[in-house]
Amino acid sequence: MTIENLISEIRKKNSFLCVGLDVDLDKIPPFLLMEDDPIFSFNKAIIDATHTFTVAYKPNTAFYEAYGIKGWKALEKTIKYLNTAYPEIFTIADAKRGDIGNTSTRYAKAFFDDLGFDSVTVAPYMGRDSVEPFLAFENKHTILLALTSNEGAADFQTLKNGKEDFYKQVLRISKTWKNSENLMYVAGATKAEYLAEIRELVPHNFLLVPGIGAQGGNLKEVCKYGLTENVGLLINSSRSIIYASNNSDFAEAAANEAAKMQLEMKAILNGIH
Ligand SMILES: O=c1ccn([C@@H]2O[C@H](COP(=O)(O)O)[C@@H](O)[C@H]2O)c(=O)[nH]1
Repeated sequence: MTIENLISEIRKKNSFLCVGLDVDLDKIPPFLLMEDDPIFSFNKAIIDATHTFTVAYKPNTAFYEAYGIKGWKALEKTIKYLNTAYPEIFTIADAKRGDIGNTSTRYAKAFFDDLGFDSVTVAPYMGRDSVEPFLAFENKHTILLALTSNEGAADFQTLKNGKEDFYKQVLRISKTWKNSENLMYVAGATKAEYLAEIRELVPHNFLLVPGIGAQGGNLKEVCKYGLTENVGLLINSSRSIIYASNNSDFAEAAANEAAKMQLEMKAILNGIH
């Protein structure tokens, strides 16, 4: 998907919400466990109920890999379903990959060509040659971890390397890489105050912002510093939407949570806040 298509979908829906599909069989409604493929059944119901309020879905691959081959098949069915039923929706494989060049190329092929995701999250630690193989794919997007939402972000990312924080060097240096126009960045909602400085370094790139909902981030704060004239934000929320209920009304409850967030986003986009 092109960035222009993503922006047009955001404008059409007045939403920049990304629903995280982090499926945990201990948290889904127990009656779904009788199904042939409970993970896919859960995802399909959540997607069908929430797609009008959201512009992106983000399965975190850990939640599928944890169930072995069955989990990977459910991930494959989920992305095929999204690409067939809702091709206008942006898809993110939250896989946090990155390795020596020839290995990164295989990761990129797996997520972009084989599975058909629009984007994949990538760790920057191994540097340019570990990321450029992902960037080489046309109309595919590499979402580089910059400033993550967890406490451990302080262990390396906000440490000064010379005069500059490490995460700022990730932003600045990655902009010089080949096909860097295909870069987006992860910036945690729990560190909204850093977004102003992030925006100075990457004024035009989309930011994937996890940490609203279960991790306590604040949507208005994030928007205050992170919004651009092309919106430039994808706000992810996983547990607070998909586990809003674990009864027979789970999909409706998820839709209600997504609708609430979309209304807030619409108000922000229309300048009411
Ligand atoms: O900095 C980061 C990077 C990734 N994540 C992932 O996003 C979701 C958040 O889930 P919630 O249930 O909304 O907390 C999850 O898949 C994380 O692994 C992140 O939280 N922070």
